Amino acid sequence: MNILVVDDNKCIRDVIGAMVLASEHQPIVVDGHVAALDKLRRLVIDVILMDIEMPEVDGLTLTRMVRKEFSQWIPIIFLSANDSARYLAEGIEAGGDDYLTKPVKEEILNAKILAMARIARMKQQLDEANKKLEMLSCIDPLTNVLNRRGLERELQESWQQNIKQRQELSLLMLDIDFFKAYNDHYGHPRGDQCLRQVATVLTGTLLKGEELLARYGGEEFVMLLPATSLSQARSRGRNIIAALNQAEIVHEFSDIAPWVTVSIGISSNTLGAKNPLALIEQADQALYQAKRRGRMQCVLFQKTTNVW
Ligand SMILES: Nc1nc2c(ncn2[C@@H]2O[C@H](COP(=O)(O)OP(=O)(O)OP(=O)(O)O)[C@@H](O)[C@H]2O)c(=O)[nH]1
Repeated sequence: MNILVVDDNKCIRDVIGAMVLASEHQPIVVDGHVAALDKLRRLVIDVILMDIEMPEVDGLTLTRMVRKEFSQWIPIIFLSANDSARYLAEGIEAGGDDYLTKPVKEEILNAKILAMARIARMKQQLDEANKKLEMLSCIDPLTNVLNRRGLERELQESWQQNIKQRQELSLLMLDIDFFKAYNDHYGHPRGDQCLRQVATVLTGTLLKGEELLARYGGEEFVMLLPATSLSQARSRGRNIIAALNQAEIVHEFSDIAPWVTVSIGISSNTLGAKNPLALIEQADQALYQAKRRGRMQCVLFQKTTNVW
């Protein structure tokens, strides 16, 4: 493990450094806050051994600085010649985790380092598990693309970014045509299989890394196209219709084609939507029009789209 030793006294740095080395860890010794923060920014540090009384910035202040700057928890053990209860309490209050009085015994130091590292490892595992759970909660288990929750999160981010970069953000809402008839005739399991196949075809039409597909609900998908103009989005919509025609996912009970087709509503942040949800709402209105006009087609949102 990499153990950062922060102490203004060279003699103590050398002694503690030697103890850390003897315990088969890697000591990284520094004499104050500037060097300590620099090492923390550049290296992976597993435990910090922190002197309290230091000129310029003391150990308590430096601990607060570390806790503020670094989101990942690194155990901090204070080393001080002062063993007063008030000092210990202040140290813990500042964000430290343990306290050792100097002179330090090698066995005790080693045991404390191991105990802290064990807690840090457990916390890291917990953080990773949480991250995984968070990711899973944004994925649709049937099709493996983002679910509605994941879409809303990504859309919020894309929306902000595209405004900042003054780029057009287009959104396609796609709905499988006559899917009730598909389910009714082929059964729900084949309906599920069809949703997976459609998701695969749609994913295959994504071009750039920041583009994404989500299953918005039921047989509805949303495709988010950052840095894509409305006319580009329309041609992407047409490509999707062509890709599904090519995939020929048999649907004998559709009124418009012998295979599965989609209708598409398209909106963009240039059409007056004030927020991400309005962008979805506009695409939904355009989708409604695409259905009304006969399905298997793309319709762009127009302010008059919903007036008839
Ligand atoms: N197999 C399966 N079916 C689903 C799922 N979610 C929704 N559906 C079905 O999707 C169908 C949607 O039907 P409708 O909303 O009437 O739409 P439609 O028949 O596609 O008609 P149009 O959209 O007007 O072309 C319903 O039969 C739902 O049961 C799912 O997860 N799996």
